[in-house]
Amino acid sequence: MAAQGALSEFSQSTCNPGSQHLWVRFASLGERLDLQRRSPALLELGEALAALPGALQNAAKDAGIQAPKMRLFPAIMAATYGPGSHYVPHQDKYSGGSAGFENTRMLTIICYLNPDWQPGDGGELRVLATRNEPADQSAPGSRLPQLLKIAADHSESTSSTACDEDAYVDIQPLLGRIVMFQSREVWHGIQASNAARRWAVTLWLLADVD
Ligand SMILES: O=C(O)CCC(=O)C(=O)O
Ligand SMILES: [Fe+2]
Repeated sequence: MAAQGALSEFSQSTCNPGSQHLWVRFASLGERLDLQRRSPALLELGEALAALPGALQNAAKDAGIQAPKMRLFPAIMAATYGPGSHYVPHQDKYSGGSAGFENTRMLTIICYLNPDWQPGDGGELRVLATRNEPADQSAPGSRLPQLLKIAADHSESTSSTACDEDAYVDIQPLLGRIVMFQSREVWHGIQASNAARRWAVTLWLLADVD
C-alpha cells in the first residue's frame, strides 16, 4: 500500500506527529474484490480480525456471559510510524472534530506487522493506568495539552479521566501479536519509533446503537 502511494500525508497533529494512515474498506463485495486485487494479504488479515468479535461473543455466550452488542466499523486502519513519530497517551473515543462523526468505539483490536522488530526500535504500545480522579474538566475536550504542557489541539477527545504516566506496561509491536482493549477505558500511546517503519492494523468495534 505504501508503494502504491495510498498512505496519507505525514500527520501534523501534535498527538501523533509523523504517522501515516490508510483506511481500507472491506465491507461490501466490491470493496473486498478491490482489496483482493490490491492487497490480498490485507484482505485476509482484515477478515481474520473481523471474525474475532463474533468468536468472542460466542465464547461469552457459551460461558453464560452477557456480552454487549457491538458492530464492526466497516474499515480497518493501517498505520505506520517512522523515526521520531509517536502517539501521546489517549483513549480511543472522540466526537465530531475532523472525523466529522460521533465516535462510539467500544473495542480496539490491533495487529502488529513488524517481522524484524528488535528491542531499541521503539514504537512499543504503552498501556497506562487510569487515575481515579476525573480529569480537569476546565480544559475543553482533553487533558492532553495540560499533560504535555503544550497548546495541543486534541479537540476531538472526550476523555473524562486522566492517566498515570508512572504506571504502565509496554507491549512490543511484534509480528502477528494482537492486542485488544476497551476503547473508551484504556489509556494508551505509542513510544517514539526508531524503526524505519512500524506497522499496525487496527479494527474498531462500535456500540450497536442507531
Ligand atoms: O498502533 C498502536 O499500537 C496504537 C494506535 C492507536 O492508539 C490509535 O491509532 O488510536
Ligand atoms: Fe488509540
